[in-house]
Amino acid sequence: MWLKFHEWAKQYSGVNGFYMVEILGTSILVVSDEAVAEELMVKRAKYNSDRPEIRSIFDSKSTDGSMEYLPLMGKNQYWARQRRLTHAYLTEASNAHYYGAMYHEAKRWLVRLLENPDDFQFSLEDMASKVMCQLTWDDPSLSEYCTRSAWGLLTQMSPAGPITNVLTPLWHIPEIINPWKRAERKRHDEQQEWWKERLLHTRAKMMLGLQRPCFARQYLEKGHKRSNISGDYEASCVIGMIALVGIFTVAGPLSYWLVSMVHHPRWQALVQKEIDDACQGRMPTLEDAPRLPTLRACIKETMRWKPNVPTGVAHEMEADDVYRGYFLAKGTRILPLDWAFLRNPIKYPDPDNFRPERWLEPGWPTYQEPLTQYPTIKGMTTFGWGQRQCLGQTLTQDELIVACGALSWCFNLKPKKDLTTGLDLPVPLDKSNSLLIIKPDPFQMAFEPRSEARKQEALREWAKSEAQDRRERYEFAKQATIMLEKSRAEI
Ligand code: HEM
Repeated sequence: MWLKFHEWAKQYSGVNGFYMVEILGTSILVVSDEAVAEELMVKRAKYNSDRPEIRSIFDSKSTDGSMEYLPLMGKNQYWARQRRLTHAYLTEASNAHYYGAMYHEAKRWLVRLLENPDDFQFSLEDMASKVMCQLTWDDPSLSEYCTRSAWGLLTQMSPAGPITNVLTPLWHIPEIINPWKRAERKRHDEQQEWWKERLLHTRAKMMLGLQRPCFARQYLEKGHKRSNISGDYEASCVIGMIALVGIFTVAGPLSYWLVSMVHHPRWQALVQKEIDDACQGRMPTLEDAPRLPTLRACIKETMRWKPNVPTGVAHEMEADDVYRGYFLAKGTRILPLDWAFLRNPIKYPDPDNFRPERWLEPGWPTYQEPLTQYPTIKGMTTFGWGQRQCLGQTLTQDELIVACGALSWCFNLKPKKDLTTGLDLPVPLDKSNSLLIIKPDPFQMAFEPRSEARKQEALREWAKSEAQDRRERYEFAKQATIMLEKSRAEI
C-alpha cells in the first residue's frame, strides 16, 4: 500500500508535498513532504491530533468511554491522562536502565540463538515481549501470550486485517449473524480479561508482600492518586497496552537489522570492530553507547532503509481548515507517508541503498555532531508527529543498542547454505506482511559464533544473569515471608 501511495505522490503531489485521495468515501490527505507534516501536525497540532475510527474495533476512539487502546484513542480526556501516565512510567524506567531487564533478556536471546538458531524469528519477538512483560508485571513468562494478544490487536486494527476495515458497511450487520463482530467480541473479551487478571494478580501478590517493582505495582501503590486514572479497569488497560505496544514495534527494526547485516558484511565487520575496540572484548552496555556511533548509524540507517510503519499513523482533523489555498474539511485523515519522507533524495541521497555513512561523515545532509550523541533515532519521522508522537522512542533506542550490540558482539550474521546445492539461501529485501506495523516474511539465515571463546562467554554471561535473577527473586520472597510471619505473630 505504501508503495502505491508513494507512486501516486510522485505523480500527484507536485510542489505541494501532499495530495488528496478518496477511498470508499473517506477523504485522506496523503502527505509526502516532511515540512507539510510539520506544519499540519506540529504547528497546527491543536486541531489535527485526533484519530480516525477503526471500524473493526469496538469504540476504538474511546468516544463512548471504553478507555482501552491509548494509541487509537481520539483526543479526549482518557487519552490525555493515559498518555501522561505512560510517559511518566517509561521515563522512570529508562532512567533506571530498565532495572537490567534488557541486558538479562538480550543474554537469554543469545543463548537461545546458540541452541536453536532456526527459531530466531520467534525468539526475537519473544525477547521484546519478555522485556515488556518484565517491566509491566515483573513476569517474563507471560511473553508468549502477550505476543499473541498483540498480534490479534495489530491485525484487527490494520487496513489489511479484517475486510470490515475496508468494506465498513459489513460491520453493521447484526452481531448474531456477523462473523467479524463475533470474532472481535471474543478477541476483545479475552484480552480485557487477561489484562484485568494481571492487575488483580499483582494486587494479590502485593498483599502478601511478594510483588517486586513493576508498572502494575507502581500504579497500585500510588498511580491513581497522581494520574486521574479512573480505577482498576482503566489501569489494567493502560498498563496492558504499554506491554503490547512495545513488542512488534521493537521487533520490526530488530528483524530488519538481521537483513541489513546479512546484506552488508562490510558494515557488520565495522560494527564488530567498533564494539571490540570500545568494550575491550565484553558485551556492550548502554554506558558504551557514546563510543559506538557506527552501531547507532547502522541501527538508524536500518530504520530509514526499511521503516516498519511505512504508511505512518493517520491523524484526523478536528476542524475545517484552509491549507495553502485548499479547503480541508473536519474529519479528513492526514496520512504522514513515512516511506516517502525517508526516500526523499534531497535529504537522503541514494535513498534506496543502505548507506550508514550518511550519519557518520561530514558532507551528507543528515550528518550531525557530536558523534557521541548523534546519530540518534529519537525524533525520526518514523515516530510520528506533534501531540501524538510516539512515547517509546528512548525505550526503542536503548533496546536496539543492547540487542543489536549483543548480536554483533557474539555472532557473524550470514546467509544460510542450502544443504543440497551449497549455495546461499536468499534473504529477501522486499517481502513483508502488510499490516500497520510490518516485519519481513519468514526467511532463513545463519548465526555463526564469532569464536569458541565468545560462544563460551555468552553461555557464561547468561548462566550468571539467570543465577542472579533466581537469587534476587528468592531473596525477595524470603524477606516477604519473614515480614508476613512477623506481622502475623504481632497480631
Ligand atoms: C521502532 C519502534 C517504534 C515505532 C516505529 C513507533 C511508531 C509510532 C508511531 C508512528 C506512533 C503514532 C504517532 C502519531 O500518531 O503521530 C506511535 C505512537 C505510540 N507509541 Fe510508538 N513506536 C515504536 C515503539 C514504541 C514503544 C517501544 C512504545 C512503548 C513501549 C511505544 C508507545 C507508543 C504509544 C503509547 C503511542 C501512542 C501515542 C498517542 O497516541 O498519543 N512505541 N508510535
